Amino acid sequence: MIALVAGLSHSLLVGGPPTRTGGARCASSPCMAESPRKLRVGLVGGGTVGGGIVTILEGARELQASLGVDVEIATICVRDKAKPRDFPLPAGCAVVDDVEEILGDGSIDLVCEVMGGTTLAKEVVMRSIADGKHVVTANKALIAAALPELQEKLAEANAKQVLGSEGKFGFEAAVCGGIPIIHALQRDFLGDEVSQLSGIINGCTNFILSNMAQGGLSYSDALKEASALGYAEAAPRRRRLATRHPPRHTSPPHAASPRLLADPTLDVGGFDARSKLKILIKLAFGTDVGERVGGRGTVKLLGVAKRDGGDPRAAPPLPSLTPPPLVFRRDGDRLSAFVSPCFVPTSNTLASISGATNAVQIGSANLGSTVLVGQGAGRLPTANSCVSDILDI
Ligand SMILES: NC(=O)C1=CN([C@@H]2O[C@H](COP(=O)(O)OP(=O)(O)OC[C@H]3O[C@@H](n4cnc5c(N)ncnc54)[C@H](OP(=O)(O)O)[C@@H]3O)[C@@H](O)[C@H]2O)C=CC1
Ligand SMILES: N[C@@H](CC=O)C(=O)O
Repeated sequence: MIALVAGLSHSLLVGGPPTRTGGARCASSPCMAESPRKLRVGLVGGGTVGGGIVTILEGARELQASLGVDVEIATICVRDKAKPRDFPLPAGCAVVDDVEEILGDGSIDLVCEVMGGTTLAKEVVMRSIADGKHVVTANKALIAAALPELQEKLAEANAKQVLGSEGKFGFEAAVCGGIPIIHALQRDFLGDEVSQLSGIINGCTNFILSNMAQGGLSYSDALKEASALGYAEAAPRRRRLATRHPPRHTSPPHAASPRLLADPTLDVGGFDARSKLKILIKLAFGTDVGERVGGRGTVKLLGVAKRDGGDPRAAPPLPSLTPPPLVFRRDGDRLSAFVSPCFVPTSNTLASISGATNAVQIGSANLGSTVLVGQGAGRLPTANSCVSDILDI
């Protein structure tokens, strides 16, 4: 079994951000308010994840009522208004192609950014926070690149209390799609000391590798299927879809340009997993690591797509007694982190994680080993995390 694995180990105490409150569906009185609180949402992005958010929210009217909230998706901003959508548009919802129609709309309470990229998306998130709007995003590239800046902007806006109440910022979907790993690190491990994180945190590459190993698919067929299922990241249209001779990037391709086809470079190159790992390191240890390859203070990176054509079957089989690849030596305060395909012995939990499923193993002082497993990519799992953040506002 081979899997794209991301791991790190560290011996410092967690210094994560403040906890968020609320969250679980509740049956207590605040949720049973007589008239539901209206939440007007501006959705920036109506693709794989955006469509899932609309689908889940529109199908959850009763749940919303039980929570005392009425979410109205007022506006959806997309790149191409004329493109047919593969989800039903909510009644009265405007579809626009200019983000100003959301950013400049003072009646919108919450902006949900699911367009991707780190330029326009950053502007959308920063401005929305500054204007006192709540913000939810699934954008790991942005969170990895700018979390401290975004949190600073949030603190600044909340200090001014633009709307008279605290703005909230949720990004649960940014790591491992549907698995609640962000909330777990923000809330549930606050009293613990995390010493190690490891696991499979990119659904696209795990889908490719397991379909090659178990389904007998070729690398390019598995990759095409992963793209068609919405697992692959968007990347510039000028890049080729297949990566038989993949690019030798030392930094991720600029992901803000429009795409016609999903280009999995961010996935198979390991960049997406590295962004997620960077976010997890920040939450677990309060430490910022760089995203350049090599050198101190960076995450070592080896993608699935290698110069051998990206076919992991080209590698020689390892003996069955190969130790788990995620054993780290502690070395004082040093943190070591890497993203790499690894052979995993069949006795290891990670060996049974196939398809777009992700798994994160958290090693900590009080709990020992905790494993979170679930769908790490795709429409509904990812949208579910966004919806949970929206309903948590
Ligand atoms: N897919 C997944 O499994 C997961 C995705 N994510 C993250 O979620 C985000 C969205 O991903 P996903 O839904 O897959 O991406 P898609 O490419 O499917 O959707 C992107 C959407 O954004 C719109 N868009 C793109 N550029 C612009 C622009 N300049 N102005 C207005 N609208 C624009 C597109 O419009 P149009 O439809 O007209 O082209 C499209 O509706 C990304 O940050 C991704 O990393 C996170 C976890 C899992
Ligand atoms: N491309 C990503 C999508 C979710 O984060 C993945 O495959 O994991």
